[in-house]
Amino acid sequence: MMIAYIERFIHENDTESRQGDDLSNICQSLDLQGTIDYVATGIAAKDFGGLYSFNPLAIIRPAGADDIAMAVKAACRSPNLTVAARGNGHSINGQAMAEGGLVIDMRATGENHFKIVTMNGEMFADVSGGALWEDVLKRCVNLAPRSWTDYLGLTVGGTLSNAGVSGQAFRYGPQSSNVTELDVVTGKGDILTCSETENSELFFGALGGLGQFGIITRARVKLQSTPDMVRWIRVVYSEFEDFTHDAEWLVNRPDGVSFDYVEGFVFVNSDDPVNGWCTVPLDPSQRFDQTAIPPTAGYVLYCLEVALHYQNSDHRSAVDMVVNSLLGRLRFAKDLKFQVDVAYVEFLLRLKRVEEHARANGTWDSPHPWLNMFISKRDIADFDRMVFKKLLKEGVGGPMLVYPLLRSKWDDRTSVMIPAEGEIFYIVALLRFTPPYSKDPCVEKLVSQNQEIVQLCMKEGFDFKLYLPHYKSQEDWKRHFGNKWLRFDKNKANFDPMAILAPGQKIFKRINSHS
Ligand SMILES: Cc1cc2nc3c(=O)[nH]c(=O)nc-3n(C[C@H](O)[C@H](O)[C@H](O)COP(=O)(O)OP(=O)(O)OC[C@H]3O[C@@H](n4cnc5c(N)ncnc54)[C@H](O)[C@@H]3O)c2cc1C
Repeated sequence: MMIAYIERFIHENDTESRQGDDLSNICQSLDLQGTIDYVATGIAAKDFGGLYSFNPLAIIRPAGADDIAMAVKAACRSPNLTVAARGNGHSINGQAMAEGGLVIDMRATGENHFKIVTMNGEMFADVSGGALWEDVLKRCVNLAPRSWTDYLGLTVGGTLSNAGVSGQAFRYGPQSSNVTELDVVTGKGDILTCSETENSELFFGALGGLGQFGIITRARVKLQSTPDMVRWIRVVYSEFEDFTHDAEWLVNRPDGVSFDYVEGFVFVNSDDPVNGWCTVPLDPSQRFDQTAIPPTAGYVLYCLEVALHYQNSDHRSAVDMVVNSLLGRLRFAKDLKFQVDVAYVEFLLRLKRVEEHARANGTWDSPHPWLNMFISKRDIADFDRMVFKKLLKEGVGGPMLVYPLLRSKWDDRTSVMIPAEGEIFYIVALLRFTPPYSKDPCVEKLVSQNQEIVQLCMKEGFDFKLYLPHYKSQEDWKRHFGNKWLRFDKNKANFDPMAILAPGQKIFKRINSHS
């Protein structure tokens, strides 16, 4: 089967025939412990975004770093093969694809490496770059990473290559601030261990590095002991100013005197079943009392979502006291408060239920033109006025997250880009779910609405960065990285000089070695 496939390349003219010979030799020289699949490659031509589709030449399911290094070295010997690590394919814009190249299915390595490590009294887990965060949670019994994503069906290497953000990031920083050591296969096929003190350019480059400098095969993740339970609370605001005031007050309070999780979202002030009031209650028994909405409310309302960790042994009244003393300082609409007590693991896996529901109604598999941004505190009120209150006043068909983060918890030495100014910036995530089999050219409209929002931010001179960025020209990428571009470019020259890796990010063009 493999030979038959390769023979398809050996035809027509000399150039193609020579390339076909090259590919044939290269692929046959791979002596993998894992497997290579030239046939069922369709899965790697898809991602969660559903907006792009590029077929690879083959999918490699590696047994470990040696297989990955072998594949990268083979690509280096070829005239133009590229290599993309694929985590769980939860990118939006084809970032984990490699057209005509080799896709490394990192999930095949998900079980590798798992080990709890104690160093200087601190606990860490060594985990595979291909492990899902939900599997890391299951395996770290009584211990858990400190910083999460909202949804845990994402891989360790995939989120570390971006940042990894959720409601704990105000306290611990993104996931990229919560690892101390990585094993990486570079674009030259070298397998290197890196940390703050060893191969530090590679370590900081790879964190938020969009897969450009190497494939993360192992990460050492900081752990904490787990609480048993979580008090999970949502409160509603009619005024953006009150919402941001309270969210910022909470994220600025020291550890021990605030909630353990702070997020927020915008929703539509209507009975719309996808975007409106009913998206706020935490339990089917709770009802959103619309008569409690302040009369000054406009088209959209704001929900602050917080959570407090506690142990089963904690007295209920002590938990109530902490919660009430914090909530007592907030300015939310008094009768619009929802709360539930859930097990910590259930809280972390809360989006599993959303996934099940979306799979059942078909919106999980339909396109997701999502937009994620970081916007400086300086501009967030203007963004609210121009975007949430106007352009998006009818919602996006899914959550519109907005909550504050603290710059001091982000390590400027990593490749992650955040706004230029101030200690506080906001994450804004427009998580659009489109109806299945829609004949409406709705996806294009939503993509162009995203572009309109980005253009507006540029025109207004907002201090912002795209999170999970997607650009098509190197000029745009240079603008994105700003004064970090020179370092990014230098790292590329050092660690992936032929631009083999993560071609789907469209930052660097593969250097064609035979031309
Ligand atoms: C339902 C859903 C919920 C999400 N929730 C959050 C959230 O709460 N917070 C948040 O921060 N993000 C969130 N994301 C975004 C998520 O962080 C990105 O999609 C990220 O890319 C991880 O997905 P993945 O593991 O599937 O990686 P992929 O999409 O497969 O890969 C992403 C990029 O990283 C590269 N890559 C993959 N693995 C490696 C590796 N081991 N080493 C080096 N490079 C690698 C790929 O080549 C690609 O360029 C969410 C996405 C979805 C679809």
